[in-house]
Amino acid sequence: MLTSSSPAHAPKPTTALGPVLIAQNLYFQFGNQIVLRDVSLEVFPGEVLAIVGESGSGKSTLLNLLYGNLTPSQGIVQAISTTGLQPLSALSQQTLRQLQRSRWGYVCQNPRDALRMTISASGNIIERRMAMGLRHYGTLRQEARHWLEKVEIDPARLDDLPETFSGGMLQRLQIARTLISQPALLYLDEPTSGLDVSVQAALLDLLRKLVSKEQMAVLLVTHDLAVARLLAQRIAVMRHGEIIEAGLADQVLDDPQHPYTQLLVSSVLPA
Ligand SMILES: Nc1ncnc2c1ncn2[C@@H]1O[C@H](COP(=O)(O)OP(=O)(O)OP(=O)(O)O)[C@@H](O)[C@H]1O
Repeated sequence: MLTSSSPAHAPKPTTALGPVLIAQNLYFQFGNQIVLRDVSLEVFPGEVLAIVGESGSGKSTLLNLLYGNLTPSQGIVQAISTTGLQPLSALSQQTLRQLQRSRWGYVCQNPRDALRMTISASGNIIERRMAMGLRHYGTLRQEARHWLEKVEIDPARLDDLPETFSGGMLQRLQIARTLISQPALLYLDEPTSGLDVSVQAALLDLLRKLVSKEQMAVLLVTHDLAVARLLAQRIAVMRHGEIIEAGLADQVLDDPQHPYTQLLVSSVLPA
C-alpha cells in the first residue's frame, strides 16, 4: 500500500539538476521469496535520501540493486554515467566497475570489509587515486594527509596500520578512502552501526559536514531513525520489501501517515 506521500508524489528537492539515479518498479526475489516489490525512487545531487525500516525489510537488498551488485527480476535502475543517464543493465561489467570506482562511493557497515588491513592508512586512502592514474608520490602523500585531516584523524597516524585504529577511526578511514575520488553518488550502508553512542554522534556530525560540503547525492540505509533525521532530507520507509511511505524527513518523522511508520516513529523516537 502506498500513502499519499508515496515516491511518485513525494516532494522533490528544488534543484536545477536532474536525478543522478532513478529506480523504477523494482522487484527482486531470492528463490521463491519476493524480497522487493514495486520499489521506485530517485536521488538528486546535494541530497541525502534515507531508506529506513526494520531488519529484513529489504534495505540492503535494495542498496545492492541500486549499486549494480544484484540485478532486479523486474524494473530498471538508471544512473548518470559518462554518457548521461543509462540503465545499469546496459553497462558492461567493466563500465559498471569503472562507474563504481570513479563516480560512486560505497561505505559499508564494517570498515574491515572495505579496508586493506595490512597496508598503512595512507596506502588505504590513496588507493582510488592511484587507480585513477595518479602516481606522483609527493602529491599522493599530501592528499592522504589532507583527507586524514578532513576525517579528523591525526595526520601523524599516516603510516600506521588500520589494525592499530579504533572502530570509529576505522570508519573514518573508510570514509576518507571513499570520498577522496569525490564521488557524485555515495552509498552509506548502516555507517554508524556498531559504534559507541558518542563515537556515533561525532561520526554523524562529520558525515553531515562532508556531505553538505561535497554536494554529493547520498543513499543512506539505516534502521536508526535518529540517524536518518540527522542526515537525510528525504526518507523512504520500507516494510516487507515495499516502500510504504516517502517524503521530506521532517514530514515523515513528525507527521507519519502510514500506521507502520507511526508505530516505528513512536517506538524509537522520544516525543
Ligand atoms: N543471500 C540471500 N539469500 C536468501 N535470502 C536472502 C539473502 N539476503 C537477504 N535475504 C532475505 O531477504 C530479505 C531482506 O533482507 P535484507 O538484508 O535486504 O534486509 P535489511 O532490511 O537490509 O535487513 P538488516 O537491517 O537486518 O540488514 C530477508 O528476508 C532476508 O532473509
